[in-house]
Amino acid sequence: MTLTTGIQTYLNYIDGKWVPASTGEVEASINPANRHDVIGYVQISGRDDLEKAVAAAKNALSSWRKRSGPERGEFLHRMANVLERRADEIAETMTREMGKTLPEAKGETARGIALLRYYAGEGMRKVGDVIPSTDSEGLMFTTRVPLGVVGVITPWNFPVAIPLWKMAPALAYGNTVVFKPAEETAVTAAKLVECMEEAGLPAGVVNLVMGSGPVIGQGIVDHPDISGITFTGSNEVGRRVGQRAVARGAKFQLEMGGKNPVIVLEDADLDLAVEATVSGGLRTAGQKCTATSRVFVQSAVYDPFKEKLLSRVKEIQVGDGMDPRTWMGPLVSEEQLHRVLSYIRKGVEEGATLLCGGRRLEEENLKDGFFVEPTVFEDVTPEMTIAREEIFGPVLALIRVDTLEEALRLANDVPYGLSASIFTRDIGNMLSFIDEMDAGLVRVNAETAGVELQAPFGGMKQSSSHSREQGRAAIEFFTSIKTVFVKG
Ligand SMILES: NC(=O)C1=CN([C@@H]2O[C@H](COP(=O)(O)OP(=O)(O)OC[C@H]3O[C@@H](n4cnc5c(N)ncnc54)[C@H](O)[C@@H]3O)[C@@H](O)[C@H]2O)C=CC1
Ligand SMILES: O=C(O)CCC(=O)C(=O)O
Repeated sequence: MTLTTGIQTYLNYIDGKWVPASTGEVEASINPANRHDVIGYVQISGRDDLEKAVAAAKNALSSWRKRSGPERGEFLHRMANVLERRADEIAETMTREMGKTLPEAKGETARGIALLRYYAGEGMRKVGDVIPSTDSEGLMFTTRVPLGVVGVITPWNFPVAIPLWKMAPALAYGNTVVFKPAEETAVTAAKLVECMEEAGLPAGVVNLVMGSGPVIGQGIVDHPDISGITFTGSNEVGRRVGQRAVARGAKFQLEMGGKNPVIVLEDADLDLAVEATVSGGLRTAGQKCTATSRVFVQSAVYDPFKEKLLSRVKEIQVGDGMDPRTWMGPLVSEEQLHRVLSYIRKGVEEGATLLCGGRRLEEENLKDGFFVEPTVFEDVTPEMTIAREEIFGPVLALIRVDTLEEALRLANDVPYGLSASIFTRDIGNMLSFIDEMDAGLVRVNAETAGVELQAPFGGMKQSSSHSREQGRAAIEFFTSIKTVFVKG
């Protein structure tokens, strides 16, 4: 492609060096708020580049895993300090590259710093237990060892937090990493890796390979020297990653989609429920796996809830995420824009009533971006496509219910089970919801999105591979248990 001068080209980071892809090919990473704004050129790598990255990670493994936990933690502390120093610059890059608003990007960067500090501390926590042996002279205990080289495949919607909640524990527990970020956010990924380099991470411990899913992602999944693959993204790709990993006996962890419900009961604080539905469903333009998508409202409060919701949604200011007046930015790409618009069309065709939004925004200042109006449907029935499939856009479906039982039955009637919320003041209703809702994350009087890094995160049913990320749960994926018996 023709390169515009003055725009930086970002390279792969392999074995401690910034190197161009062996293919000689690059692509432009563009601003979804204005397609003419090129954030940087990024590498389209080939299998040769991946081979080099895996070899570097394999080579770095023995010395990295031999370091003590506190020593590895010290590197993570230093990375956190560098990221903190560069936080504004990296948040701005994130906003320009994937569209979320600057306050959201700053919040995510702060989350990244906290993740690094949390896992830095992990280096000092216990890794095993002493278990009584039947042999009175024997000592039996468990310890944990790293998996080896770990492949980290990430999406574009949380370009700092997701890579860090995978890489920080991978490193803390002694693994080395080959990191393949989403093509859409490769510049943000390169800046994250720059922070690791600046923090003095030894060569080969983290290797960045930019490129396509079918070439680099698939190459990671199939590589015999990669012992574990951690993936976040679509169900379609995730399922394939899991099947290929099983076929060669590699460990894998998948975090995929959601179709997350909110249940609003007649005793709910309606203002709180509206605010949480808007925030959970429409922030980051609905591009979160935890985003609210279906809203079940008890008949007695359906009309007042709907009116309050619509008046709040109509106030939303859509625009460039760098503009301080903007509440909701664009969708990440033209492909994602068309995908979301086609779901909206399907909703109308299948008989749902469009209450507001539904159009691409093409005013003078928005026409070069991928903006869609925040959209609310009603008369949505459980078999409609918009009630079943993950849209990954700013689209809410209102569904009227008579009872909590009906709401729970419908809320559970999808293949996903990531997060879910209820709004009620009744403890009995709360407890029924906590018990009966099939979701990895159940939240009472709080929005469906916004996970906390110190707690386990993951879904039920087709939302995940039934594993959990973050918090102490991460140790289960990134290490193997060894049971040791010693007799003098
Ligand atoms: N659960 C979540 O957090 C996310 C869900 N999605 C869902 O996926 C839809 C499509 O978004 P995409 O970015 O296309 O998701 P995707 O699943 O294609 O991409 C996620 C990551 O997987 C990589 N990848 C793609 N094909 C691969 C393969 N064959 N082997 C290994 N890695 C591969 C991609 O390059 C990217 O790094 C969205 O509309 C949304 O519904 C997307 C991003 C995040
Ligand atoms: O809601 C959050 O904070 C995290 C969402 C997430 O993990 C995702 O969208 O992939």
